[in-house]
Amino acid sequence: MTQRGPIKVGIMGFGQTGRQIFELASHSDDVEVVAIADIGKPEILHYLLCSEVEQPGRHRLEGNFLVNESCRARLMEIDRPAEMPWDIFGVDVVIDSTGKYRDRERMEDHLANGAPRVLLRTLPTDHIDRIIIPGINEYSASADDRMISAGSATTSALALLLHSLAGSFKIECGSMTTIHAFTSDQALQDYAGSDFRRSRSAAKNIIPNSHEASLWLGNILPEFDGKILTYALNVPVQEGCLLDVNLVMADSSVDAESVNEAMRAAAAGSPGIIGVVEDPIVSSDVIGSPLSLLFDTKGTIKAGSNTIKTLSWYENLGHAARLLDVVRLYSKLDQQQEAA
Ligand SMILES: NC(=O)c1ccc[n+]([C@@H]2O[C@H](COP(=O)([O-])OP(=O)(O)OC[C@H]3O[C@@H](n4cnc5c(N)ncnc54)[C@H](O)[C@@H]3O)[C@@H](O)[C@H]2O)c1
Repeated sequence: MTQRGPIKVGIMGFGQTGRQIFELASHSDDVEVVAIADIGKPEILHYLLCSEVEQPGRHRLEGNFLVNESCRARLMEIDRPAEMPWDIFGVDVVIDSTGKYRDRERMEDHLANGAPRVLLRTLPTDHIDRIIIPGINEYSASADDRMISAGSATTSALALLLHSLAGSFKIECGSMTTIHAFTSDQALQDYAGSDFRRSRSAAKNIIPNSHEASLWLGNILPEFDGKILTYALNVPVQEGCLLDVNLVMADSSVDAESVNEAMRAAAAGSPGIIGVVEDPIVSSDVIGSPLSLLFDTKGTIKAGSNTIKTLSWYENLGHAARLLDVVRLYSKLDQQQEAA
């Protein structure tokens, strides 16, 4: 097998997720970010990155390059995938973390411009080659996949919870509400947008919002297709989200402790992805967690004969880490294909 260097990653959208991916890659020896496309100016993107990392001095802006000891990434002020010349950077994969380009057509633009593969930071709006949630369906990935999504932080947390519990219990149906930190597409003050409630100030309101996870859950966990409703409440918290899930169990003998035990076993089987917390934590305690799901045993309660309510924590950093897990998964598949 030929010796390969680090996996070369391009990022479109250097926002919270893009910067977290860059920072994680900068501390790894197997992933190098070589090009970044964003509508922001290089000096502002560099400034934002330095404002939130532990060692800001590591990252230098040298002309249009963002440089540290492990990466030299070209920053390009570009706003459409069709304009970004990925081929000249020799990328292995492009992560689109703009949140703007989620359809096949835009993903095809990335591919046509030299990205061998494109990975969405969020759920797609069209059917694409694969949705991969680390800890659930890595086995389904194929080296032929070109357009991939790693779900979203909320979708991953929900799917991991359901997948873990379905190993021990039969679940009839359920509902999920994510109590979600506000996102950058919300306005700080009341500001007319395309949605009534989302036009209200993120800083002072609990804002009910739809959530798309239910639309794609059947793609990830076919046994839950059409069985789980999903909803969001965006709250005035900057980071840290809480997944509130109510499940109707087929067997009335399932109690809170057996659910907690099943989640402890799931955490032991998926270290780094699922965790369990027995302490009485609050949302700020989860900031900086690289897990995708932190199950809160104190939140499990039973109502009536068959309903179990659970609470789990997560935040965006865990999702950035999973995006890199998916990048590594496909790199391994490519190597296996080359070797065959
Ligand atoms: N962070 C979360 O908790 C969360 C949760 C759910 C959904 N999302 C969505 O996922 C997406 C990414 O998340 P994020 O938190 O990193 O968002 P973000 O707003 O911090 O980052 C988006 C980045 O993409 C850039 N961008 C926007 N349009 C672009 C374009 N046309 N071309 C190039 N760059 C462009 C922006 O300048 C910004 O740097 C957003 O749409 C967000 O709403 C985020």
